[in-house]
Amino acid sequence: MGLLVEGQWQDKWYDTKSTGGHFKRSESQFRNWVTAEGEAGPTGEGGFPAESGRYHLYVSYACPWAHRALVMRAWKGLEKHIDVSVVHPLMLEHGWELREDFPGATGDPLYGLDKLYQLYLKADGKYTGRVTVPVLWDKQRETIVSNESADIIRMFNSAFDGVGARPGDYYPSDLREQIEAVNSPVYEKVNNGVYKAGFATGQQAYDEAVQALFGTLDELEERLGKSRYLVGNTLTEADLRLWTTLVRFDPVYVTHFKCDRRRIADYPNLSGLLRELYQLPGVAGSVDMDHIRNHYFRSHPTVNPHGIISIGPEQDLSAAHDRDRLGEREIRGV
Ligand SMILES: N[C@@H](CCC(=O)N[C@@H](CS)C(=O)NCC(=O)O)C(=O)O
Repeated sequence: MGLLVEGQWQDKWYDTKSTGGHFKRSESQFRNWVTAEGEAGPTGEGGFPAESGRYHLYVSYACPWAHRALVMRAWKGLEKHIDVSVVHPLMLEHGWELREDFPGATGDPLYGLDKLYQLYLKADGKYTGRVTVPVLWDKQRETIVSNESADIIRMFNSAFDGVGARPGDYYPSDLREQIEAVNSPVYEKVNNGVYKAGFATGQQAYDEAVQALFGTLDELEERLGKSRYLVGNTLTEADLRLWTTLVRFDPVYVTHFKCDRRRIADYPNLSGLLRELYQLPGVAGSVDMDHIRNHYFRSHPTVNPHGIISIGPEQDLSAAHDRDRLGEREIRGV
């Protein structure tokens, strides 16, 4: 774990001293957008037109933010247009590494780099900041388009429609307000909430995070008892953004991050959504529990000093879900 300062790698753990024991995730810095014609997007610069084979995605199978991008890539049928490199599951003193010595880890077929920070330096030799996944890389301009998953899934959702993406709009304009309204607590209290609980270095910081987390899960459970998805019966990015945390919850967060008031298995509706999305085409193949469990249990020595991987729960994500009882699935534009 570390970061780049003016282009130099420094091995440092998250600073929670200056924030009273609270874990704060930093803002992503590369915020350009791939768009249909290369026009500028909501942030950053233009010049990144959608083209088959031009962009490359660096992910970790362990990381919930990278996982969003992988699933949206599958939903939109972008596998043949955007290739993927997968980092090694352990993130230690060199940060994410492009090693091949773990099943599923690909190394770096593009440049043969062995650390992800070297890719950041290729984009900006004086970069200061964290070296995170996912990274959307432009092979033509040899730079990072974006390292913000929330933006990357929106690019995948629509920018490639003219170059052969599968139909389906998971961020339809008339639902955006409702999607944002649910994304916000899901991000703060659930996706990031588990990290705030797990990386807290003070009792109060932990208590606040874990209470907000379970309060929000209780609300989401109730909401999913009334509608099939988070926004009515339409499958949207909001469901995907919640799902990448749900799939890691019982196997990791319950024990490793001390999120142990309830398991997802104790919530019938959240469990149903977890299984339903897992069973959608292309999704199960994006879930690599060995990467997930090895990453968390072995990459956080301050949380789990001996790196012992817990035995884990029995879980059958292929078991029937009962979400059909709430109405038919709607996907916009299909
Ligand atoms: N806002 C970013 C966050 C990505 C993120 O924090 N990824 C984690 C892995 S789950 C990471 O690479 N952390 C490395 C670090 O913080 O040094 C996004 O959603 O893309």
